[in-house]
Formats: sequence, C-alpha cells, structure tokens
Amino acid sequence: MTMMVNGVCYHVEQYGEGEPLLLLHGFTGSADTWRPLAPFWPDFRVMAVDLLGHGRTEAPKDARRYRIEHEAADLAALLDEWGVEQVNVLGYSMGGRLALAFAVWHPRRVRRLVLESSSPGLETEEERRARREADEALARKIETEGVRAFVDDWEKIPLFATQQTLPDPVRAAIRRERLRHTATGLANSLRGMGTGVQPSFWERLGELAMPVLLVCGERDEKFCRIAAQMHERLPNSELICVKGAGHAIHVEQPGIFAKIVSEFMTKGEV
Ligand SMILES: C=C(O[C@H]1C=C[C@H](C(=O)CCC(=O)O)[C@@H](C(=O)O)[C@@H]1O)C(=O)O
Repeated sequence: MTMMVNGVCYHVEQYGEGEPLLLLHGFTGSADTWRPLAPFWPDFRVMAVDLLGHGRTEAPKDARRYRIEHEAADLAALLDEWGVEQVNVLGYSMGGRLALAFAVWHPRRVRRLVLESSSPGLETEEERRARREADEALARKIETEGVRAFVDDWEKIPLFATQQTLPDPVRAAIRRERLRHTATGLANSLRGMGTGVQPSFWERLGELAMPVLLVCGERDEKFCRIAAQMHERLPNSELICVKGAGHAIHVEQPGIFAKIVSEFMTKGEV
C-alpha cells in the first residue's frame, strides 16, 4: 500500500499479527528483502517500508529530502498513521543506520532494536568528507552509466564476496531487487542518506536504554569490528556473530537470522 507522509509517498507492506516489527532494508534493497523471512515470524506484525529512492517509494529530485533526520521523521509519521506508539525496529546496513538514528531521536517509540551489519556513522569530519566525495562520485556514475552498469559493479564489491556462492535463484532475486530502482533514487539516496552525510552517533550510543541486538557475519570483518565497538558503548546490548556469514546474513542464512531475531524479540516473555 501507499502512504503519504511529510509530502512524500511511501510504499509500505504489513503482514502478520502480534508484536510490531518495523523492517528497514539496506541500500539497493526494498521491503521485498524481508519476504523470505515472513514464514519464520508468524507472531509478529511486520511493517516493511521501501525507503526513499527505493522500490515503489517516491524518489524526490532534491537529495536533501533523503537526509536521515527527514527519513526518521517519516518513520515517526508512518507509525502515527498506523496508530503504533511503540515498535521493535530491525535495520540492515543503511537501514540499520536509520534504525539507530530513529532510536536516538525517538527512544520512547523503540521497544527493542536489532542492527544487522550496520554502523553509527563515521566519527571524524575527515572520514565523513572523504566518504561524501566517494559517494558523490558513485552517484554520478549511477546517473551517467545507468543502474544496470552500477549493479554489475556493486554486486562484485568485496563486501558481497560471500554472495557469489549463493544459489543462482537467490542471487537472481538480489539482482532483480537492485535493478528495480531508478538512477535518481539510488544517486540521491547516496547524496542524502550516505554514511558520510549523517551525523555520527558514536557519542550517543550510551543514551540507548532499550535492548539492542547487534548481528554481524563472521566473514564481514569490517562490520563485525564496528559491531564489537558499538557493543562496548551500548548499555544494554548483545552481539551475535553468525558463523560463515557475510554482510547480508538475512539473505545468506535466513533461518538462523530469523531464529536469532525471534529469540531476541521474545526474550523475557513468559
Ligand atoms: C561499501 C560500504 O558501504 C556500503 C555498503 C553497505 C551499505 C548497504 O546498505 C548495502 C546493502 C546491500 O547492498 O546489501 C551501504 C550503506 O550503509 O549505505 C554502504 O553504501 C562500506 O564499506 O562501508
């Protein structure tokens, strides 16, 4: 379904009943990324969103509209429309950066937080500037060479090396999902929502009182390192490193990932 919030149209999907679970995909993903996990989560009311510039959600021409503070405000408005006061939030990669921002800015609305292969941003302005420059170059490449050429390169970056050995139908589904987006949507998502654009939340991790589950893939050294550093600063967190998995654990080992999330979501319930 389509929902208009703060002047933009979002594609959102809702299925299941029970504990509310807001799902936020990564860069080049969509709400569809979570569909294979639905059978594992019958007791959750799943709310999956196509983020700005992705899937069937609007791709504003002004990159500033994609900024993380605006997308976090959009999430709050979507929850208001749904009449959901407090929600469990699961974010993967870029979606995890947004999930963390939402938890920092709206702590009372987040019951539990799951961050898969994500980060609180970059700590220094020097790192952020270098990343903005790299993401601007990538955005221009998407606009000049097109989404297909971008996806051909993107699926080969070292971060996704572990996806090369996935079954062909799984790889084909990831590729189809990546090819669905527009050049404007992906380019402006990088410009507005990229890792170098958002503020660093490293110094605010200590504020988060809600339970936080950090999940990373054993073969994704960079984001396992980041997760371990976040774990040291978060007051109420647990860290699970999934053996043999890479960056996209929910794609590579959906059953294990779904079980980890279910156990975290129902922990402490009698
Ligand atoms: C390559 C790096 O960062 C990019 C990779 C992961 C993030 C993501 O959402 C990718 C999801 C996917 O394609 O499966 C993405 C982001 O957080 O915006 C980054 O651009 C890196 O080494 O940091």
